[in-house]
Amino acid sequence: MTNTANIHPLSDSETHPHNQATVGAELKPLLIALLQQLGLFAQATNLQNDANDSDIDTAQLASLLTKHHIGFSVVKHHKQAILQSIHPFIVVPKEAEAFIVQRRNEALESFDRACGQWRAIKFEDIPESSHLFVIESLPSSKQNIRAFSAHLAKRTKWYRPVFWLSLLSSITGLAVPLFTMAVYDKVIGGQAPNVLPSIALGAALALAVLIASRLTRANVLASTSNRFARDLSNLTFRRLLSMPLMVLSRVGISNHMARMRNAEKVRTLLSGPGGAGLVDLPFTLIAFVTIALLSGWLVIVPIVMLLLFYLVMKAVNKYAQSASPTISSDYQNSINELAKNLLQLKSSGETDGWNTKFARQCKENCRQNFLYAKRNGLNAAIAHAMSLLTALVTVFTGIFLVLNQSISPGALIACVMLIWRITGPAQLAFSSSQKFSMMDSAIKQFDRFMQAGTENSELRLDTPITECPPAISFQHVTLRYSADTEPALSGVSAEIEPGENVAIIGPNACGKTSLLLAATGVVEAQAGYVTVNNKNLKQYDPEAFRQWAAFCPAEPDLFPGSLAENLRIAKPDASDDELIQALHAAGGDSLFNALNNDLNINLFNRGHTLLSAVEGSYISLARALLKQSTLVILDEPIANRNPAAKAALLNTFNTLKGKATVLFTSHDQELIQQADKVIILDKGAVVYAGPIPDQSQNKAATDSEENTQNG
Ligand SMILES: Nc1ncnc2c1ncn2[C@@H]1O[C@H](COP(=O)(O)OP(=O)(O)OP(=O)(O)O)[C@@H](O)[C@H]1O
Repeated sequence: MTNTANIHPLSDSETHPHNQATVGAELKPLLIALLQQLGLFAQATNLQNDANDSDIDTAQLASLLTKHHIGFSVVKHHKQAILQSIHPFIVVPKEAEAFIVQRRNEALESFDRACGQWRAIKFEDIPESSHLFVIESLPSSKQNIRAFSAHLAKRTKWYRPVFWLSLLSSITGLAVPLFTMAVYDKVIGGQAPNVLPSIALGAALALAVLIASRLTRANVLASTSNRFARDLSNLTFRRLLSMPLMVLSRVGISNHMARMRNAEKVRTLLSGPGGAGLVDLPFTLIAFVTIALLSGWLVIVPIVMLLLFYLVMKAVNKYAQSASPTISSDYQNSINELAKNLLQLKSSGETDGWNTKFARQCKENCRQNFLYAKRNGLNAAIAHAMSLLTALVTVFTGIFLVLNQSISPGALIACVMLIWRITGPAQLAFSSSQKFSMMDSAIKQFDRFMQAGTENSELRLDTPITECPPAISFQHVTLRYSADTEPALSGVSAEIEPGENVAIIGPNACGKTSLLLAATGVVEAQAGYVTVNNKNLKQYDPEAFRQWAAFCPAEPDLFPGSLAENLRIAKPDASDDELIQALHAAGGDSLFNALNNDLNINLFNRGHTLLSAVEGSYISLARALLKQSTLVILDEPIANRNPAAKAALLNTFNTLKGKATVLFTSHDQELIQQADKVIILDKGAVVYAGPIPDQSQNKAATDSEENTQNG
């Protein structure tokens, strides 16, 4: 990945108070050594010759990597991140000197700059408190660096046994043709039946080795491809979660998921009988060499035939591919739409139109699939015919050599048998061309995916002080969701003191939710910035920041599982009492009663939630309150609630006063009235920010809201 992300310079003393002297003293030579180890010698020399003698801090290290178009992530010490690293990386411990580490299969090595050598280290030698500068991609001038191939290259250990087993099985696979030749030439032709037992014994032994090596290879291939697919899935999933929300929503999470599933398709390439056949393809060379040894120039015949085979199959494949079905995505979309709009459709009584549309698509789907199957059948038949033809032409040519007594009849029979060992994998390779193009697009997608920026690409090492309620400041925040729409926030500035309870109000679509999201850092302003405790939000480690901040979205998100599991998403180690207490504080007593006061009750039945949106919102709010955070951000926390639930929430707000900084959006007058401060937004801009305005001003805001809602 090429990192073009903004780097926000942090002094080391800011990130790790103890680091300035220790880490800072070593980072420049360390970076030079890293660049050399990455093969970027020109960059290393440039840095070495840099007139500026002073050393660099972690922020400068990040900007130098960015300057040299080196993709990297700063992550906390994490076993998975280390095990999946493909390049050497820098470890920055909290209270010791930084050093370079590289992974070699499952083992780790640290670079000793004094003697310029790698030395084995243990996983435990990397201090838990370290941050890692994981190098993800090198400048594009290093053409060999493609995320997929780089990961594949790191797994050579897995493929080595496949190579040796394939070689063994290819050599022992010669046993039957050679046995047949020996029987023809020595036993029948040479009238020497006494040699038969020893030839048969040799052939039987070779066959036993062949079977054993094939079986072992099938197992190794299956587990290798599974492990590789698992690796790719883990990588893409972690990547997906670390991407900025706006990037995810622009491309659509389902698209990303589809890419992830696509990357996993690599499994299908290597596993199964098809995979084994493809692996055998390079080893057909052994069969060619044997034919050449047995029959001399006769080997030219299968070579020419194979070229012809290739040309014919290429044309036939193209013809088959031109019929690949195009309707399936429309067909799938129709089914998805139907599932989404079923209620609307049934209530309008308009099912006939859909029936007709669906029947039409079904028919077209069948037609296209039939045509495709027909052409694929033709493809297979021609491939088979070409294999037969290759064998026949070899036999015919070989007969002349036998008649000339240039080769023995046994050698000719062995050659024909060996030809089947060549045409079999070739046939498979041609019939797998679709698989290859699918794999090619999966690999390209994976590479593109791994090049996308993540939140962690920036230098975000600070962890928030979670014990005290924070001060929050919005500084000229302007946020657009896309280039062609009006900004959701334009130049918003507001100050929030520690422990204040702040209501963000205004008409629908004025930017209230966007302001809350900007405060959690899940959406990033294109201009301006948000500070929390006087530090730019972008300086904080996003994971640590969001683990601290309690956020409740306007639309509840429930996950398949029990009530307790849904609540513990916010705090995995929460006790049952804490869960019940949080539900109570969120005003969810009546819901809990309706659920038989059972925390283990499953909220889903066959994948569908059993709760309404309002009921779900109690759980969502309880989840946020469970964190007992000093920063609470709630989007419309009491929309459509019953009076008892509202009273409970008002009570909770009262208890949070001074203990937590609370930001919430609401249209509810009673809740707004209890706030210390209001921020009134209109069309993304602040029209008022301060203590609750007098009744007339307040009424104006409410009127403007009502007008918008009615309008
Ligand atoms: N993910 C998004 N993609 C594109 N536009 C968005 C997105 N989210 C919000 N918007 C747009 O940004 C503007 C502000 O939306 P926002 O949800 O912040 O307003 P709001 O005041 O919270 O509205 P409401 O009171 O209806 O919840 C709206 O015009 C909305 O259409």
